[in-house]
This record gives sequence, structure tokens and C-alpha cells, in this order.
Amino acid sequence: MATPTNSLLVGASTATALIVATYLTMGLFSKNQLPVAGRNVIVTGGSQGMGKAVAILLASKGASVSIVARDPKKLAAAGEEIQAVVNANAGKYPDQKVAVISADLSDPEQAQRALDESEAQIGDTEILWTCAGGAIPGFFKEYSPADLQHAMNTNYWSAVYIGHAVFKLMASRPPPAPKDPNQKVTPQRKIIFTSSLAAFCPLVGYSSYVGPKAALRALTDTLRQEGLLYDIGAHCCCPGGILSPGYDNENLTKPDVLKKIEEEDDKPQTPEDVAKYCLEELERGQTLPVTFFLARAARAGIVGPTPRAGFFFEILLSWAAAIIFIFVRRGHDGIVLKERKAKGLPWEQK
Ligand SMILES: NC(=O)C1=CN([C@@H]2O[C@H](COP(=O)(O)OP(=O)(O)OC[C@H]3O[C@@H](n4cnc5c(N)ncnc54)[C@H](OP(=O)(O)O)[C@@H]3O)[C@@H](O)[C@H]2O)C=CC1
Ligand SMILES: CCCCCCCCCCCCCCCC(=O)[C@@H](N)CO
Repeated sequence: MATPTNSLLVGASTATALIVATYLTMGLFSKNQLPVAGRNVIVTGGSQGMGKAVAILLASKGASVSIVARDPKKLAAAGEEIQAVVNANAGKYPDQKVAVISADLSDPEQAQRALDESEAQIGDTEILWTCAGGAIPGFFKEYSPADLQHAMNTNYWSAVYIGHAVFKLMASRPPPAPKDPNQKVTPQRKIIFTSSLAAFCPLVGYSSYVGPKAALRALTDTLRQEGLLYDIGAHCCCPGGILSPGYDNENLTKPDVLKKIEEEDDKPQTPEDVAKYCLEELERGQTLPVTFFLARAARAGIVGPTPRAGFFFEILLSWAAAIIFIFVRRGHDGIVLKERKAKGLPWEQK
């Protein structure tokens, strides 16, 4: 029988349990989960946009970096920018290296070669961060099967072939001892993919793109679990719009209806901000880093069994997301339906 004293006791002990749980998890995640000084990182898509910003950020923090992309000209220019950052660091991190590797990562042999070249030039891979990818927005009915395959190659296979090669290598040998004298324990090696906020929230026009991006997120969850066997971590960044060359390019084919939705709900960020916020979330141990507050709510709403740092607040956010998503989705559908009203159904157009 519930008496006032009983309910008070239950309430007080629940509150205490939640506070203790929050405190314990905060303790767990207060340590930097992704130190990079003195460590070797491969950044794919490192010649421009988010990938270049990630490479520069990690180099500024003392990492040796290999960037991989196809176009050797863009790579060379980005390589010089990264080298300048490394030169400025020389007093602090004298052993830092930079490598520039041209490969089409949607080809498994070139992915393996890129890894081999990186290992030869900067040493054993401790972190892989894949940023290569991109969207060619359009309507599903207009795509050819080759367009759909291209999206899969650019976004899924370009990340998975090199991720697979790196994972196999990491699982077969111990992590190198830390080179940074401030690093007392050997940090966990990491596979970090880049997906998109679009993988959490359906948007007309991204039909060729969200499949491979959602698949990367699912792969991350399973690699995180399998990675427990070898102490390898897996993460997947999910940024919103990024003001990159890729973004300018995708806007050339982006349907107006998708532009309208994005204008309303997504304020694109600079590659530097995206790199910085993703790294901050990775340092906190977040499995699916996002780059702004509303995206955090969206993540909380879809996250399922994926572990999240700061779980008590994330649970509150997931309740909020369950409600907010109803209105966000209705708003987006509303924009699409307005378009249909303006244009008429295709078979009714005069
Ligand atoms: N821009 C945006 O609004 C958003 C982007 N994203 C995702 O973030 C990541 C970075 O985006 P963004 O900064 O716009 O990137 P960009 O499109 O500006 O640059 C893409 C990079 O990937 C490289 N790349 C592309 N295909 C291949 C390939 N087959 N093999 C090797 N390298 C390749 C490109 O170089 P090269 O062409 O020379 O090979 C380039 O370095 C992408 O995965 C994207 O899907 C997520 C959310 C929003
Ligand atoms: C709980 C409620 C949360 C609401 C969140 C609403 C977010 C809607 C906008 C999503 C925008 C997606 C941008 C990704 C763009 C992208 O990946 C391409 N530009 C690829 O290059």
C-alpha cells in the first residue's frame, strides 16, 4: 500500500539513484577518450571540406596525418596547409609526419594500397577517420541504377573497404606505446566513420544518399561491439550541412523542395566548426557525434541500443525528441505537399 512516506521514500531513492548514475557516468567519460598527440591518423577525404579541417585540427594537436583522396592537385595543396601547421608545431611535437596519398577508395585494392602507403610513411595506424563521401541529390525516380550504385560506392564502400583493412590490421597486433610523454596509458585505437544527420531524419531528395549513410551508422554499432574483442573503438559522426566544396556542388542538383526544408531546419556550419564539435564529442566518448543541439535531440530520438555519453540527459532529450519529431516531420511533409499542390500530380499536369 502506498502511503505518503512510502512514495516519498521511493521518490527520494529514485532521485538519488539517478544522481549517482549520472555522477558515475560523468566520471567515466570525463577522461579524454580521443587523445591524438603523437598518434598516427588516416583521414580520408582529407583534401577539402570537413576532411581537410579534421586533418588540420588533428595535426595542430600533434598527430601525424595521412590524407587520402583521388585528385593529386587538391591533395598537394591540402598537404601543404597541413605541413605548415606541423612546422608551426615543430618545437612541441618534433616527430610529426604528413603523408599525401592518392587513391580511389571505392576500389578495395586501392584502399589496401592507401593503408600500406600510410603505414610506410607515418607508421602504424592508430586512428582512421573517414570523411570521403558526398551527395548528388535528386528525385528517386530520376536516378539510374548506376547513380544509386555510385552513391553506395562514394559513401559506403569508400569507408568500409579501408575500414575493414584497418580493422583487420589493428585486431592482429597490439597498439603502439604512446609517444606523447603526457600520455600515461595506451589509448584505444579508433575507427571513425562520417555519416550525416540526414541518416536520422528522412528528407526528400536524399534517396540515393541516406541508404549508405544509415548503413555506416549500423556498421558502427556492430563494429563497436566486435571491437570489444580487440579494444578497438568505433564511432560515426553525423553532422548537418557543411559549407564545403561538396556542398556547393550538391546544391547544383538539389531539388527546390529539399532546399526549402534545409533552409528552414538546418543552418550549415563551417568545416572547421564541424571538425571541432565532432572531436569534442569523440573526446567525451560519444559513439554518434553530432554538431549542434537540435541534432543531439534528433540523435536521442533514434539512438536505440547505441551507447551515449551523459545518458540521463540523453533520456530526457529522447522524450522531447519523440514529441518534437512529430512536428518536424509534419512540417517537412507540409513543404513537400505544397510542392505537389503547386505542380500537380505528374499525370494531371497540362
Ligand atoms: N557537405 C554537407 O553538407 C555534409 C556532408 N556530410 C558528409 O561529410 C563528409 C565530408 O563532406 P564535405 O566536407 O562536403 O566533403 P567534400 O565533398 O567537399 O569533399 C569530399 C572529399 O572526399 C574525397 N573523395 C570523394 N570520393 C572519393 C573516393 N572515391 N576515393 C577517395 N576520396 C574520395 C574528395 O576528394 P577527390 O574528389 O579528389 O577524391 C574530397 O577530399 C562526406 O562524407 C559527406 O557525405 C555530412 C553532412 C553534411
Ligand atoms: C528532435 C528534432 C530534431 C530535428 C532535427 C531536424 C533536422 C532536419 C534537417 C536535416 C538536415 C540534414 C542535413 C544533412 C545534409 C547532408 O548530409 C548533405 N548536405 C550531404 O552532403
